[in-house]
Amino acid sequence: MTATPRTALTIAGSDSGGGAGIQADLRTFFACGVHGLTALTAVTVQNSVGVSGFTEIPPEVVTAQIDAVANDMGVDAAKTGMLATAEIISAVASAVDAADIGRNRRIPFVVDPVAASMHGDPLLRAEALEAIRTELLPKATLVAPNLDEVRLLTGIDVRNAEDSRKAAEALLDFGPQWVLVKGGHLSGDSRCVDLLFDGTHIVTFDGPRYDTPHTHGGGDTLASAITAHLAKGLGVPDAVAAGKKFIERCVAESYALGAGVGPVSPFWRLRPESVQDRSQDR
Ligand SMILES: Nc1ncnc2c1ncn2[C@@H]1O[C@H](COP(=O)(O)OP(=O)(O)OP(=O)(O)O)[C@@H](O)[C@H]1O
Ligand SMILES: Cc1ncc(COP(=O)(O)O)c(N)n1
Repeated sequence: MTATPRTALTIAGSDSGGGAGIQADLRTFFACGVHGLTALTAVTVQNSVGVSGFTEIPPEVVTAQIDAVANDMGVDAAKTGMLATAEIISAVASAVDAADIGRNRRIPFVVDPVAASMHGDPLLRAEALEAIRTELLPKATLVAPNLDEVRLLTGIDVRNAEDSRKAAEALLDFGPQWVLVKGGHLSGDSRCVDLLFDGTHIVTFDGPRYDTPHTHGGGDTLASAITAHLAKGLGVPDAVAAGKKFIERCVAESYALGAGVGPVSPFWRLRPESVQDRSQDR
């Protein structure tokens, strides 16, 4: 028997294409050396060109999954991804309270307020946005929206660093401890700058922008890497720094798969020779 690793729980939807959602979270947890636990919220029918539909899991089954792993295995950090409906969001809000997960509680809680896929297909029912604002954000140790989610949640259209700061302030009003405004969608910028703010401390994470169309699962991978590092005991700024380093490398080594957008890749954490290059099969 070897030492038991720390655990990280993802509460998210399945991506049949394997690049985003619960699949991205699990492979990131594995690459970061933590044991992944899952509470599935929805099953999407998805590939590299889009999401053609989804079925949500009954809220009481989402609750039961969280209770089952929290009561038996223990959770060292948790994150949310696709939550699909207001009913699931309410169930998650109650279940994380019961498991002592969340801001001002024992276990750190990262909220990735997923609203749509990168192809623009909805992953959250429109009426559920208010439940994210009022039921989930007050419980978040960290909320990590992209610029489209910032616009949906606050109405602020971020075009530069000053706007990011204003958006972070507006999001803090909903009650999370920290906000990470992700700059991946700031087109025209040669850098990818993410801004972290808790109302007092501002930290900017400034990295290169890689010229690739294949960034599917980037937001999930970043949030999972941050969650894994929180599970290992890092504080929020250090966990975000580690997550940013991790996602940069995953974007740099993303690959084409299917006719559309390929996934970011944590394969670099494995020995390169252990990953077979599929193009050599043909
Ligand atoms: N082309 C890129 N090169 C380097 N880093 C990137 C690139 N695109 C995004 N990132 C980084 O990836 C992370 C995710 O950012 P992004 O704003 O794209 O979130 P997202 O929209 O939730 O992700 P996605 O929709 O791709 O899953 C951020 O740390 C961002 O800076
Ligand atoms: C199940 C699920 N969860 C999250 C995303 C967002 O990822 P992306 O913005 O890269 O499409 C997704 N496409 N599918």
